[in-house]
Order: sequence, then structure tokens, then C-alpha cells
Amino acid sequence: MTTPPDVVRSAYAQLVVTDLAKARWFWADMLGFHIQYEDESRLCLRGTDELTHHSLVLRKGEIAALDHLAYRVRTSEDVDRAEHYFTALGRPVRRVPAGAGTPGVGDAVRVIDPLGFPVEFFHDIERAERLIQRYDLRRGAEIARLDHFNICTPDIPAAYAHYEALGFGCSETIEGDEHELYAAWMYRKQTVHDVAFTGGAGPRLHHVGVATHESHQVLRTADLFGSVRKEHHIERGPGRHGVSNAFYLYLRDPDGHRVEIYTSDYYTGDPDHEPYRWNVHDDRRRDFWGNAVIESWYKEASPVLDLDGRPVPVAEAVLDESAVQVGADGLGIVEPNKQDG
Ligand SMILES: O=S(=O)(O)c1ccc(O)c(O)c1
Ligand SMILES: [Fe+2]
Repeated sequence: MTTPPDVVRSAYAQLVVTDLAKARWFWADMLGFHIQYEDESRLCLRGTDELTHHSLVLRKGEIAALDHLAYRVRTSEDVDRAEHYFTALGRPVRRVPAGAGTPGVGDAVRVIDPLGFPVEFFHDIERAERLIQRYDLRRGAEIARLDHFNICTPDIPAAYAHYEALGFGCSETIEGDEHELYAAWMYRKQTVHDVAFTGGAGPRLHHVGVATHESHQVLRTADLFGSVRKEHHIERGPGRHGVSNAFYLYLRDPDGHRVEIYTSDYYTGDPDHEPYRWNVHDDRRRDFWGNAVIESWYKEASPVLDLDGRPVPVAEAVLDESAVQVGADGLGIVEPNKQDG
């Protein structure tokens, strides 16, 4: 049995966008990502708190898709471990030497994981100038850092098993009455998640979660898009999540890629941290105030590419949370006696 790589955190996502100028407006001008590197085909972006080269790469291409997710591993030996681990699983594996892949990233390995996702594992990445207290450079949503990936996959238990084998802990789940798993949030860094699974056709990227420091920055993001008559980019929220307890807003970029502006979740770093389990019939699970989840949030997501840049075919979902009829709006039926509290 091979040893899995020691994953430190979700580190960056590389998205393919069809119009780099429009994407630059959305992600840099409106969300406030700092442009660390730019050429005619690619933007490398980072948040105000991030000390490495980037946490988001936008690459110009024909098909809007996820090029790859990337996890930072603790040592350069963990890149070798990742190569051996996924080779032993019989998965497609490709070594990407420093300079041959994403700008700023050193020696890496890219795989198609058992869930069908393109994933990179790297250790070396260029350090970047400390911008944490450069308030003069902040703008838009003042995005601080990447927080998590959310992926659509048809088999949530399989996703859970794969990431558990990689050493991820579980912070929260959504389960049916018979404990069938509808969704799960899993972590390596000591917050609610580095990766989460949304049931649905997959492999597809559901969203990239980016963190702000304050809920007023989440609210300001919605105001900014409304102010410039671009409110159609707002998909869901602002609101308070049940799962994670975070304050949130979901946006769609010009290509339809979903991003969540996310703040104020909680610490999960103790060795005996216990998962918090939500019942799929609890209509506070997705929005703590009971607001309906718009259908597009359950159904729409970005396709992913294989290691040669071809779209990966999707498999249909096993369970469909949005079909769980717990109320006319697809959310909770409050039993009469419960309405009295
Ligand atoms: O909608 S949920 O409360 O389940 C939720 C919790 C945390 C997230 O990051 C998210 O995208 C969605
Ligand atoms: Fe999220």
C-alpha cells in the first residue's frame, strides 16, 4: 500500500475562460484579486493575504472549464508520494517539471483522480510580496484568500472515501433519514473545508470558495454588482449557511464559473473534532434562515478537462438533493407543532 501525499491545503484552481478581458474585469476589478502575473493568455491572481504566487489562474481557451484543481503538499517528497499513490491506484499521472506548467509553480504532478477530476499536487511555489497591510491596494470585494473547492460528483460516498484516504477530516455532512450521504465537507487546513461534495452529474466543478475577512465585504460585493447594472452575476445570497455557519454570496463569472464569497466559518483543528450531521429535511442546512436554494445552484456547474485538455464525460447523480420534496419550495415542511417553536 503506497503512502498518500501530506496535503497542506487547497491551493489554487486553474480555470479556462473564453474572454480574458471580461474575466479580468470580474475577478480582478470587481472581486479585487491582485494580479501577480499577466500575459496575453493567462492571469495569475491572489488574495490580499496570500504569500504565494497565486490562488487562481485564468487561462484563455475555447471551452469554459476547470483545467485543474491544485493542492499544496508539505514537502517536495510528497510530490513523489502523490505520483506513486495515484499510479498505484491505476490513475492517469503526468509529472510536470518546474517551468513546464503553471507560472510560479515548481515541480508538480497532475493526475485524474478516482472521481474523474484533474488535480495537481505541488510543493514549490514562488513567494510573493506581503500585501496584507497594503490597504491602499485593496478594491472591490477585497478577497483575502482561496478557501475551498466544491465539486459535483455522482457518488458522494466514493468521494468521501477517496479524500478520507488522503487524510482529510470531515467537518459536516448532509444525510438522509437512513444516513445516506447527500453532501460532505472535508478539510486539511484547520477550518470547515478544503473540499466539499455536491451531489450531481460529475465530474464537474461546482464552485471555488474565496474568503473575505468581514461579512460587510460580502454585502459590499452584492452592492458593487448592483451599482454597475451587473446584478445578473449574483446567483444566490447574501445569506447565512447552516453548514459551516459562514456568511455567503454566490456569483457567476462571465463564463458561468461559480464563485462563493465566504466568511466566518470555524476552527476544526483538534484531533477529536467531531463531524456535525444535518438531516436533508432540515431547511436550515443550506441557508440558516430557510431561504430557498435556486435551482441553478443545484443543477449548473463547470465541466472539467483531462490531462490533454479534452472535456471529461459526466456520469449522472445517484441521489438528487433538490428532488427531496420536503416542501413546496423544495425545502423544509415545518411540522405544525414545530411552528409553535
Ligand atoms: O449551502 S451549504 O450551507 O450547504 C454550504 C456550506 C458551505 C459552503 O462552502 C457552501 O458552498 C455551501
Ligand atoms: Fe462553498
